[in-house]
Amino acid sequence: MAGEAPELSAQERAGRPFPVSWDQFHRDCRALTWRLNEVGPFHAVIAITRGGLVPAAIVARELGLRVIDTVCIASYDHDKQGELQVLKGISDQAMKLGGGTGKGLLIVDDLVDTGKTGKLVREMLPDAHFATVYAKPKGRPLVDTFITEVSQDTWIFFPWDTALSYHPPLRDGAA
Ligand SMILES: O=P(O)(O)OC[C@H]1O[C@H](OP(=O)(O)OP(=O)(O)O)[C@H](O)[C@@H]1O
Ligand SMILES: O=c1[nH]c(=O)c2nc[nH]c2[nH]1
Ligand SMILES: [Mg+2]
Repeated sequence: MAGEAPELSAQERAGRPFPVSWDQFHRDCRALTWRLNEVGPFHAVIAITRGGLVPAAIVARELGLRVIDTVCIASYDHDKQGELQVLKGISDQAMKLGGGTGKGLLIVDDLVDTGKTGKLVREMLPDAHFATVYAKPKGRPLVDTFITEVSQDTWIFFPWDTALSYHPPLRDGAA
């Protein structure tokens, strides 16, 4: 409607950028694994795609786990959150490994923000252990293990979503 302010994306609302390099992400995933090693053993990893695929590979490698399943959920179109869509559920085989409730299964995602995605997967696997690399305060209560908490007004930029580019000097008005 004319005169109405344009809707801000989640990223615009967040405002504060938190860029993460591949090196930093790898280090944070390893740190997460140190913690998870105290909690396991786990039968299998359930990666929440797509962001959970990268940490799931690193965590599974470190924990010596070879069974990895996915739950495929779309929520953000780039940086706007819409209705959650479950595009693929957890396989029957993985469900069986978790005794139907997720006991002994490790759910992995890159982050929790509002917690909507995590809540949905927790409902599917109430007894699973839920780990993320990063957590914002709203989603944090849903997570069993995470490494770094960032404020709710932060937008995390992952290395697979970004590329190196020119940044103007501060004196030319760069933020
Ligand atoms: O706590 P929430 O507010 O639900 O947000 C967290 C979810 O959002 C992102 O996924 P996204 O839906 O962008 O899909 P992607 O993993 O395929 O990038 C991220 O990877 C988490 O899964
Ligand atoms: O790349 C991302 N960074 C974030 O901070 C975020 N929050 C939800 N979904 C997200 N995706
Ligand atoms: Mg995701």
